[in-house]
Amino acid sequence: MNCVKILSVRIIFDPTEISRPTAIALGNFDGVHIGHRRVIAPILPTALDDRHLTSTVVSFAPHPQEFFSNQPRQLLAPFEEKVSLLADLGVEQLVLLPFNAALAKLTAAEFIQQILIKSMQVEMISVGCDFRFGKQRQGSINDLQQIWGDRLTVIPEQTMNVGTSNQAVRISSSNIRAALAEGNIDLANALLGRPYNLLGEVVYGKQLGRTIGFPTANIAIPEAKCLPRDGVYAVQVLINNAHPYISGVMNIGMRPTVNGNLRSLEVHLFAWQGDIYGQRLNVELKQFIRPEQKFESLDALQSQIHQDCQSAQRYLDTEQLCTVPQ
Ligand SMILES: Cc1cc2nc3c(=O)[nH]c(=O)nc-3n(C[C@H](O)[C@H](O)[C@H](O)COP(=O)(O)O)c2cc1C
Ligand SMILES: Nc1ncnc2c1ncn2[C@@H]1O[C@H](COP(=O)(O)OP(=O)(O)O)[C@@H](O)[C@H]1O
Repeated sequence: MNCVKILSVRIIFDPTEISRPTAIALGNFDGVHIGHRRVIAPILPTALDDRHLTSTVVSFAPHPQEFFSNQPRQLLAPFEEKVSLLADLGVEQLVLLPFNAALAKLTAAEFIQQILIKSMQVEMISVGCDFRFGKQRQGSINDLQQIWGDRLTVIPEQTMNVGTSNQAVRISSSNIRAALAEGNIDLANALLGRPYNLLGEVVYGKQLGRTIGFPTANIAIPEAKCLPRDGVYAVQVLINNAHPYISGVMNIGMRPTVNGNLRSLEVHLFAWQGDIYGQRLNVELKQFIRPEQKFESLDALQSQIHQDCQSAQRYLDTEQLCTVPQ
């Protein structure tokens, strides 16, 4: 059988395995941000009157941009994370249409007939208002409207008012990537509707951290994961997804002080001791504290890390005070 099951989402690579008829949301949904969740909401089991429809997200793999440019894309949620986010929403099936030369050549009418009607028996569709499909992106919402009529939901462009100027910002994966690249974690988290997180296993580092009083868990994360700006962050961490959260401070960068030559991502946990090599950490980003620097000595680095811990702790304490229910 050419399908696997992670959590409760069936992941389909072979269109003959699709559970149908379907209610589908079409798109790549990188990061499953607030805008994506609005597109997916109308096809979730809780929103469907017709219980015979399988709640399905349809994406292309590889992403069409990746296929045409032959360049790997940096992702807000690499595959495993995306599946888990979709499962949390209640999506029952993820169909990954193999994007290749043959699929790229399908006209909009052929895509509708062969993929949506024949392969997937689509009864209901939800898309964002800028959705295009078929050869040279010629297919538009109108083509879908003609067939599905009021069984098509089109979600208008979603924006959010942010910052002191209350400026409207488009909720989009590219704006989240740009915010991360600037270290603007407030904006990235607001657009995502949850804290941006880095998930990975704890691996061995140079074992220097313990000698300066700040052991740091070095985390290996998927190559495709979109990283925020290099520097120091206040974070909240789960070990193997077990609560409660542990506060900490993270450095991401090249570690010029110790002549590092590979980008590393490491977390020092406050008021915590133990061996977590090989465990899985979920690191939620809360605030950018400062850029990475080259220090003259390990002593200078150590005293700066001490200050970083204080800044991070202050930020996390204030945030907690602000989120305690009244
Ligand atoms: C809060 C924090 C801030 C850091 N800032 C810097 C920095 O500005 N420059 C730098 O070269 N390394 C920085 N580091 C990385 C240290 O060089 C690194 O933790 C130390 O070399 C131990 O590495 P190890 O885990 O491989 O033993 C920082 C680490 C932490 C935890
Ligand atoms: N408070 C802490 N924060 C992070 N890691 C800790 C802490 N206390 C103990 N450790 C353990 O120490 C290791 C980090 O020590 P360190 O000397 O920096 O070694 P490495 O260079 O291998 O990361 C972590 O992987 C973890 O197993």
